[in-house]
Amino acid sequence: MATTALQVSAVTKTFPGVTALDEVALEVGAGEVHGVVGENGAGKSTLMAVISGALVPDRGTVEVAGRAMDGGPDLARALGVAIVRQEPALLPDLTVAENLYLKVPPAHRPQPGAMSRWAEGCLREWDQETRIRPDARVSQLVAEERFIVEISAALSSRPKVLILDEPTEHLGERDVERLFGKVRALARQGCAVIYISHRIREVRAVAGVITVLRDGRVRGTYPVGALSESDIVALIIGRTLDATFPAKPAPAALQAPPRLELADFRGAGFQGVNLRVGPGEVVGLAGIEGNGQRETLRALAGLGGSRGEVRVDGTAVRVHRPQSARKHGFAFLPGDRHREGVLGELSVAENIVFRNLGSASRWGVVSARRSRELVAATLDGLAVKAASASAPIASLSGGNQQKAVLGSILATDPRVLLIDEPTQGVDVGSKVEIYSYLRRLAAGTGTAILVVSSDALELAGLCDRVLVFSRGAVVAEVSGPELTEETITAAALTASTGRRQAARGGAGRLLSWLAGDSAPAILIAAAMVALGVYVATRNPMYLSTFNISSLLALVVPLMFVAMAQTTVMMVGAIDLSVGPLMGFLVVVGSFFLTAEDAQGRQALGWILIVVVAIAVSALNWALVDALKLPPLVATLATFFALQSGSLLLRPQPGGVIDTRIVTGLGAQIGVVPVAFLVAVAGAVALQFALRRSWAGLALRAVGSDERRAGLAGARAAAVRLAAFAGCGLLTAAAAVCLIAQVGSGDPAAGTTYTLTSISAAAIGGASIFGGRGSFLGAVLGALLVQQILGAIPFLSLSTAWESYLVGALTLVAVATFSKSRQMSEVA
Ligand SMILES: Nc1ncnc2c1ncn2[C@@H]1O[C@H](COP(=O)(O)OP(=O)(O)OP(=O)(O)O)[C@@H](O)[C@H]1O
Repeated sequence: MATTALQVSAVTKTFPGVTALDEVALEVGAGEVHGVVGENGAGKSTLMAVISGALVPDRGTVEVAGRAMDGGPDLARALGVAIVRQEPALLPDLTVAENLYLKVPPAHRPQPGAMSRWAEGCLREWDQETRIRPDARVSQLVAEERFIVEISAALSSRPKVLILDEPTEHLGERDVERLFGKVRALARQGCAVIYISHRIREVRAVAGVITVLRDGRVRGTYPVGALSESDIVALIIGRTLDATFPAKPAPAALQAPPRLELADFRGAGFQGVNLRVGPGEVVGLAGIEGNGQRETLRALAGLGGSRGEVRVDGTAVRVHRPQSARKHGFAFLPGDRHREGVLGELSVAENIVFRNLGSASRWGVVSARRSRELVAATLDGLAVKAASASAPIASLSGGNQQKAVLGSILATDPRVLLIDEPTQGVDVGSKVEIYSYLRRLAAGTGTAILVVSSDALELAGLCDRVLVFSRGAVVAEVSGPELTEETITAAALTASTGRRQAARGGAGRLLSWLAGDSAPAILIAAAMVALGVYVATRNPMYLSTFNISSLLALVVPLMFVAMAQTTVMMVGAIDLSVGPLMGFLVVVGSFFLTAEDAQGRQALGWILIVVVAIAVSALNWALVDALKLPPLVATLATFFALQSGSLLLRPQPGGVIDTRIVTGLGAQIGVVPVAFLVAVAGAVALQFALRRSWAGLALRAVGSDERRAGLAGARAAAVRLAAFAGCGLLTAAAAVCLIAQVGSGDPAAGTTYTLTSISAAAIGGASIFGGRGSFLGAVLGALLVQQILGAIPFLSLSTAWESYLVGALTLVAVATFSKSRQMSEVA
């Protein structure tokens, strides 16, 4: 054997109620492709998590190139371990380029400025004609593209040990071939590859050795050449299988009036689909990925708009929304299990009951007995392996999650069943059970079944007929003896010259632009010009030098505090205490910055302002990170504490600030206040750091998905501490500018800034869910808010309009950006 690249010795890992790995040993040589196979829940992904440092074993050791792996994911990455997970660990709010950058080890990262070109190179190394853009946001990618990004990241890491955990479940045939080519090339260069898949043919094609896991234990390691496909199946499930696919009914049995009819059915990505599916018939929709088959299925499920005629049992129905599709008897199993299938926070039982509220309820109330029976029947029906029905569904192995979701959908007793990738991640034994279950359902209840699958063998074995799509239209129909894997693949390949770009109309492009990072700034600028022109036509004094100069001076504290708020919003928090902190700092300053105070005392005042701001931020962080309080609650407590503190120190405004300080801070160049220029320069610098530095990336990564950011090397608690500290410092800057404006220790000076800072940050594009934001957007948002406040007197409106207009604008901004993001993600 070649030199050992990876040595796993006696590894044991338990979860509550489950021994996932039991004394597992595995040795992989440099240059070896080692298949790991086993039933769902056998422990494969857990073993890979241990090898890649994401999980610490209870006992046992892992050595990479002779070095003990005891330092978590960072050490694993540094030792050359790269992993492609069952669900790519990408950060949805970051771009493809930023994700690739974060995922490769620091030694292989380019200069941040060259990130986009480097990422383009990585993607082109995978496919010269790739359509994945480095600047696309990951949340806008379909599952197949997310896998390609994850695989490209692993390949670009120049790994010494490469782990591929079911990498091909979402890949088309060409990409599978491409992957195999890369794996073989890497192995030739001495990389050890672990390949996990339930597609035994693939494992046989690419691996030289296989290890079989069952119930967390190694059942044996064998040279692949010595085993046939059925030998491997027998080793995995502990018995032989007579047949993979159930018998199909004779065509005569399918002559009944159609259950589902489509006439000129069309929508984004498909057109002119005419189809009749009889009761109990199973029809496959095939084609190279992106040719309209999946879009047709999803449109029938009410996802994405559609037109044309849809009839169920002869009655015309509309399926414009998921709810209406469900009402007419359609049930849909989504292909993207992680995003659309499992409700990850809920238990296995809740996932099942939620989809079947009707049958689990009595008189509108969920019945415990009915729920129990429903859950038991669903789990038994597909032999789902779970520690208990009340376990979170996310703790199940991938294949068991798939079976639980499929079971919950089958329990809805549908008239038309729409299934996207019925057996993704499911082991060989369970596949056979699912196929026969579907056939029994079709024969027993007459359910019409439409199936999309990237596995042509599955379509050929399971379906009565298969329609082949190309460029959004049905170009061939295969049935009877002609229905084989080869004919489906040949029909798809000869009809399509390539994959179709998912059709995006004008509305799709607009949504995608609105969801991008530049939209807020451009929309705000447009709104400011429009408002300026409108007010100026009503009152020419609005454009006077004096007015412009005072607007620019007044807005500076809001600009700084909006940037402060953006910093914490980026990590998924909101800081309610910024306003009272500004007021408190003004009060503190008023004891040290008066004309009577000596210079030394004034210097102490400035230092105190910074120290207090940092101390308050550290307190907020400790409440959030150490005491695990939600940020809103933690900062609300600080809000009241600071406000009381200000009132205790200065029950009445007092302490007149030294005029030299007021004049110094109010200095102008022409009509423009110097403080304004400093704020703009600060925003530009911070924006640059946000986009071009590791710190900026880490900030957005932690806000986007803390766990995945951790896998990429970011320490969430430290990043949040930095965010709160940054927020404190920027709030201190805002307070300093405010001191110059109010000129005395007014305890109520800052209170209004809490809400206006949130408005300005949100208008500037910061997401209340974290992961996104822009410092330039925040200062522009602040300018727009201040412009509105300043315009009210010129329009002779009452001050109540301040609240109406800023409130409405915030609502419109948040709704536009979040809705467009949501919709462009689904598109
Ligand atoms: N975080 C967790 N909490 C509780 N149980 C877990 C957790 N992760 C895994 N398990 C359990 O450990 C066992 C092994 O799971 P694992 O995901 O390793 O299986 P697998 O072989 O990868 O299966 P599949 O082929 O379905 O992906 C399963 O019973 C699973 O429910």
